[in-house]
Amino acid sequence: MDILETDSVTLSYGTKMVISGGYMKMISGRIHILVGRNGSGKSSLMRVMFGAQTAEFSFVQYNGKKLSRAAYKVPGLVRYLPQFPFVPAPLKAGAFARSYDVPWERVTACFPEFEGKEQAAVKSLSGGQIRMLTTIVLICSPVKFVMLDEPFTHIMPLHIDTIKDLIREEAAKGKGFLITDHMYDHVLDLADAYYYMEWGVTITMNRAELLEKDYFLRMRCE
Ligand SMILES: Nc1ncnc2c1ncn2[C@@H]1O[C@H](COP(=O)(O)OP(=O)(O)OP(=O)(O)O)[C@@H](O)[C@H]1O
Repeated sequence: MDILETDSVTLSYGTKMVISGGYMKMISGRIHILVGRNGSGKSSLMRVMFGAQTAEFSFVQYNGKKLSRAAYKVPGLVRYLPQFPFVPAPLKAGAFARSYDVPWERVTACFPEFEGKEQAAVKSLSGGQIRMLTTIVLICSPVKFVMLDEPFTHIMPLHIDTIKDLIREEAAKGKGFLITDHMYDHVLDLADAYYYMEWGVTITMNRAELLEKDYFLRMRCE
């Protein structure tokens, strides 16, 4: 079993303290969900854990050993799907997949709509296609852990099922996932482990406690 965790995260933007007790533990083969109101600090916590955001204080451990560099710089450790598009527009779709060590055949097997688009520049794809491409590639990338920031928002319902099946398939092979999304039905459907973020603090909960805590989550399940 592999474990990637961060603890004691303190993060401010200017004078605004956003995280004051940030904690997250990801375990291989499990799907962890992180939920909470808009602006509660979920994306910020992911970015700190990934190493893309510097915090006043944080430490990240892999299998009990403190990382001496950003997690994303450790080969084969972790990927992070941000909410915003990040693929350079002139890059070809196939080249983008290969840059994450994902063969194009794997992409088309997951999503046949991409057949024949290996040489297409990313900028020629629609916004929805670019989001599908990046999400599929990051999920399939051969790393230990994958963090997904709103993978279901702005995705067609039919394609959401494709993404969920892929996450389950990769988790069954041993990959650990951390997912945040406001499409609560889908994250709850996938979850093995539950985290709630409020007032800059991460709280570990079981499913019943989470539903009790959050009215909007409860509404989706009743
Ligand atoms: N680069 C930044 N500079 C200044 N403030 C920021 C920055 N990034 C985030 N914030 C603020 O920090 C707070 C937490 O933002 P964050 O995006 O981490 O929350 P979130 O829980 O992921 O929100 P959402 O669910 O809406 O995605 C918000 O008030 C946001 O406006």
